[in-house]
Amino acid sequence: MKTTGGSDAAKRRAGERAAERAEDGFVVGLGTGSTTAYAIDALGRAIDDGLEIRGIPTSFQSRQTALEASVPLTTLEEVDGVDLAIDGADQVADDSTADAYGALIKGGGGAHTREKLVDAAADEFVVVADPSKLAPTLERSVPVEVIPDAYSVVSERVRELGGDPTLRAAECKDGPVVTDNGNLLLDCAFGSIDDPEGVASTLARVPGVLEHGLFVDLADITYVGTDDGVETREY
Ligand SMILES: O=C(CO)[C@H](O)[C@H](O)COP(=O)(O)O
Repeated sequence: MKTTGGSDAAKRRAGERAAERAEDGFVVGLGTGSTTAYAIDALGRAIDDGLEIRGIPTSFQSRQTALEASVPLTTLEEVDGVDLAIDGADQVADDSTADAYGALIKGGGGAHTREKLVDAAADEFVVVADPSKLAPTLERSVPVEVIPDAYSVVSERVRELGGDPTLRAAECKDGPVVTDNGNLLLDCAFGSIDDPEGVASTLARVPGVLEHGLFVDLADITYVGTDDGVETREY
């Protein structure tokens, strides 16, 4: 279930704006995806110009991007805290009058478990997005990482909860996508999610679920790159 379109210029603007929030000495969580990759590249250029930071990657892919950009890396266990996390999203709830304003669906790249760990640990979590990610109400399928033995049981539980689970299939191998953590992914369609907090806590209680892609009350800022600038949402 790789994520939606959106112009590269818009993604680049959002990523570069987020990278500007990094300061000397910061530990920076490095999210996953094409928009965050622009932020990691920008951090690499800032490091070339003298910025001193360390990054914590959230996936094999973001680690590769960071290595290519020469961003020094560390791990959660080696640091006292995370100052800033920059990460993309598959959908951002954008109705400022709703309780769910700023809630996210993530995991289109299958990395939401480590992303949530790092994003939640950060003093400031900045989302980078393009306008195609904004929606009044979250409605995309929610990625759910499950241990392999659990996929059929969790699928049944998701159906009981009114969802429609699909085991994510690999594109370049026979069989399912296997995550960086060795697990499987269920993309669970719930239709329009009016109460992301409720769905999130219900999914979190299902045995066999490692982590789901609803990020509620975690984001501090979203930078939305457009074709001629960057819009800011603060929560
Ligand atoms: O959640 C994610 C990966 O698990 C990504 O952040 C999300 O899929 C957005 O990716 P992109 O910036 O390529 O649209």
